[in-house]
Amino acid sequence: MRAAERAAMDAGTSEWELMLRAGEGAAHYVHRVAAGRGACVLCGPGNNGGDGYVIAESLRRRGYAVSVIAPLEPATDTARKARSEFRGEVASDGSPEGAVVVDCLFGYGLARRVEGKFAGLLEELASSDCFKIAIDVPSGVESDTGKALGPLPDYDLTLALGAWKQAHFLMPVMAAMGSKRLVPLNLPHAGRVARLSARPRLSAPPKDSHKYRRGLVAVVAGDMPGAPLLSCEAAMRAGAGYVKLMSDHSHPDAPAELVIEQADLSENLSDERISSVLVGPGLGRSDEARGRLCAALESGKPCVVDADALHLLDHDVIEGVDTSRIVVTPHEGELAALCKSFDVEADNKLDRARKLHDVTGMTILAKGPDTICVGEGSAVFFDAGSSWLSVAGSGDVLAGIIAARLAGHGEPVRACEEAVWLHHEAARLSGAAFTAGELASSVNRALENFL
Ligand SMILES: NC(=O)C1=CN([C@@H]2O[C@H](COP(=O)(O)OP(=O)(O)OC[C@H]3O[C@@H](n4cnc5c(N)ncnc54)[C@H](OP(=O)(O)O)[C@@H]3O)[C@@H](O)[C@H]2O)[C@@H](O)CC1
Ligand SMILES: Nc1ncnc2c1ncn2[C@@H]1O[C@H](COP(=O)(O)OP(=O)(O)O)[C@@H](O)[C@H]1O
Ligand SMILES: [K+]
Repeated sequence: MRAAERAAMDAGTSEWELMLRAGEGAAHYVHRVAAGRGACVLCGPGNNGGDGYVIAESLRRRGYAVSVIAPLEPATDTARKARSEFRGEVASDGSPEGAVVVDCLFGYGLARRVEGKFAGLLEELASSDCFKIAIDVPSGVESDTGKALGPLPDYDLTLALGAWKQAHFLMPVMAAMGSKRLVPLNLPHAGRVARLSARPRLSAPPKDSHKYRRGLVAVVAGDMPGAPLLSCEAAMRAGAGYVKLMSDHSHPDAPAELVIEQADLSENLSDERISSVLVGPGLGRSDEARGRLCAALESGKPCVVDADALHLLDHDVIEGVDTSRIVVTPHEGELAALCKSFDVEADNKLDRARKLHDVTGMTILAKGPDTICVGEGSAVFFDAGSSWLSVAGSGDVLAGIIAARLAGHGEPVRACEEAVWLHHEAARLSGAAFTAGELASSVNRALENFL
């Protein structure tokens, strides 16, 4: 963001002009929700506070009764200019009052814990029943990591300025932001470290398609039969032409269309027509399970590694394997286990996923309410999915969808993005308190909505 702003300024746009765009753009939203009711703006000492004075002046000109509370005087030239342009009263103390409160205490410049008067204001805001708007990011939050550095009220609306910051898609703050809107600043593109996943457009099989061209997914089963069956069901409904379960057990509950192959796993996986392999759900963690994981990886096919298999992965297991074809799908606990196995240390989810990708070359889909994908190219964030996805087996469904998408085109990051969207859409269609089986059986209806 700083680089983008610098590039805009090098190209002749002043910081003041950028602040005016930001403040006026945000004021437009504030006006729409305040609709003439009283507003209070909390201003910090930096340029986030500067935005606040611009918003306050814009509302004042529209005829609002605006109060401004600023515990400290502005500390930057541009914020001082914004302060001097505001024609209303500024108080250094007081409580946030009014139907709408606009929080401009800190933006991406927050560098340490919020304390004293600032923390007091955020606490008062948290307990107030006003409509709460955060400008750029909620003020008690580190904008690159989403880490809380101070009180975090539940906002009704967060207005990101110029571009999304990473915190907009990371827990815990993501859940406290209310609706999110982007105020455009028309900044020049200045490199990109992360992006928000765009809704994918999927297509029906071409006219001359056949089952193998749509993709043959091999799901490697282990000791527990239920989980891989969920993955198979999801893979069939996510567009794969053919799904085979590689298992040494009998599966009386398996659907008729699922082909089960027993005996030599390595030999079965050497079938050239197999276009992706999924290993992990229900695999177990025994030596035998480890052997099955190695067979899956040694097949050289694009591979999705999930669940139990994530506890078996280490440097030895991936030695000599083309890791650019592997997708791992850890939840928080599995991510911690992977980091331990690969000697990765980082104090937040995004950095853990990034470092794990750097060390191993694998594509990392770090799951949870704030799912992140790190693979080739920039990190990818997603809008939140239904919280009903927090049900046992939901990850098995996701893994099956990824395997199906991977079988279709072989691109790990693209497969993860498509799968997360399908998973979220299947959850939306399934309503409340669905089972993982119901989720899996909604995947084809979800797919239809992306055609
Ligand atoms: N640049 C641009 O072109 C544009 C930027 N824009 C806006 O600027 C925002 C970024 O502004 P910013 O960089 O001035 O930082 P900001 O978030 O206001 O805070 C820094 C100030 O807070 C202070 N401070 C920090 N932590 C503290 C603590 N715990 N407790 C107390 N104080 C603390 C810190 O003091 P210091 O650390 O220097 O002692 C400094 O004074 C951005 O989010 C967007 O809203 C838009 O207008 C578009 C154009
Ligand atoms: N609160 C939540 N909001 C949105 N998605 C969630 C939430 N909790 C879990 N999920 C999603 O549900 C899935 C759960 O996967 P996982 O933890 O592996 O479950 P399981 O091992 O039981 O299948 C993941 O895709 C995760 O992103
Ligand atoms: K803020």
